[in-house]
Amino acid sequence: MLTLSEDILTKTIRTRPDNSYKGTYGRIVLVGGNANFGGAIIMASTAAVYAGAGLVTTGTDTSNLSSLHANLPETMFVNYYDKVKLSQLVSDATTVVVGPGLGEDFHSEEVLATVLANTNADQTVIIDGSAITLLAAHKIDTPAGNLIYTPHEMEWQRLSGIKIGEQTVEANQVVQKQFNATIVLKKHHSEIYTKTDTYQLPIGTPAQATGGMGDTLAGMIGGFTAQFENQQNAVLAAVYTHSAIAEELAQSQYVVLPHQISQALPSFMKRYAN
Ligand SMILES: NC(=O)C1=CN([C@@H]2O[C@H](COP(=O)(O)OP(=O)(O)OC[C@H]3O[C@@H](n4cnc5c(N)ncnc54)[C@H](O)[C@@H]3O)[C@@H](O)[C@H]2O)[C@@H](O)CC1
Ligand SMILES: Nc1ncnc2c1ncn2[C@@H]1O[C@H](COP(=O)(O)OP(=O)(O)O)[C@@H](O)[C@H]1O
Ligand SMILES: [Mg+2]
Repeated sequence: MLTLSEDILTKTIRTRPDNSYKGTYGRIVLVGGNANFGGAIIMASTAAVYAGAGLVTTGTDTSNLSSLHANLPETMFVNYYDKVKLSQLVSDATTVVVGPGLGEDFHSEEVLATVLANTNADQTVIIDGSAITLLAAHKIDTPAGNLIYTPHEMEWQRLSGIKIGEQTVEANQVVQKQFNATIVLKKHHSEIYTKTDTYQLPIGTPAQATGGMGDTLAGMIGGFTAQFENQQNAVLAAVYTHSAIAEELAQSQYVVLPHQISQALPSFMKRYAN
């Protein structure tokens, strides 16, 4: 197993060309946030915007609209029950994030099926939170394309069938190959299973153990893959950045709040851009 290091940041984070515009940095759609878990998709969308994604749209329950825009006026909104609009948005996107706070009921399942049915092989699709739990429990076709699953250990148990105590690197690699996808297995010192290599994140702190921390990571992976060309490095750099910022904040804070990671992103990324 390789150890992920700070080098991945300078390898990935690029100085922006003068002659670029919002379209240069990806069109990302984030779908999730039912009436109970609106905060999850707001945190994911915030992370995508602050990571620098060019054009961001949030597909969520209409009850989340005013808090979404009060927190994040940069994002656009679609009612995720509007199948026609959601399908169009997803098929026009470069990058899709689905699952933060989506929930697990029949309506959540319908939204997930609509999203996955409209993705295509040219896109990067990040599958997080409830979307992973739903895929483990129901037969929903997964699309072609560059798929990135971001389970915590229990979500990985549900999806892979490997019990938490038995999630060895070897066992995880076997299932990763069957999925033909990237797996970001989140825990203390997360593991990233790409199509070619396995990495361990050597940093990270229990100050990150707070609800919404993974929703934020999903949005960051979306923001990084939307704008940086090498998709594998973009995932690795997002995972590293997430915990590197948390460690910096944890030097003077007992707990790090997910939205603080997002707020720190623009200045942190500027330090590594080249
Ligand atoms: N403010 C919000 O709206 C929030 C919404 N959330 C959403 O809530 C939905 C359910 O996600 P949850 O993860 O809370 O619930 P889950 O039921 O999917 O997972 C939690 C269960 O997994 C177990 N577990 C074992 N190892 C773990 C590990 N390494 N990390 C985390 N849990 C581990 C826990 O003990 C618990 O029983 C997701 O869609 C998520 O995005 C959460 O992110 C919390 C914040
Ligand atoms: N003790 C810890 N050390 C390092 N990282 C942690 C720790 N606890 C949680 N994290 C990180 O916080 C995130 C939690 O993700 P997740 O469980 O999906 O949260 P949520 O769904 O509430 O947003 C992961 O990136 C995980 O690696
Ligand atoms: Mg989560």
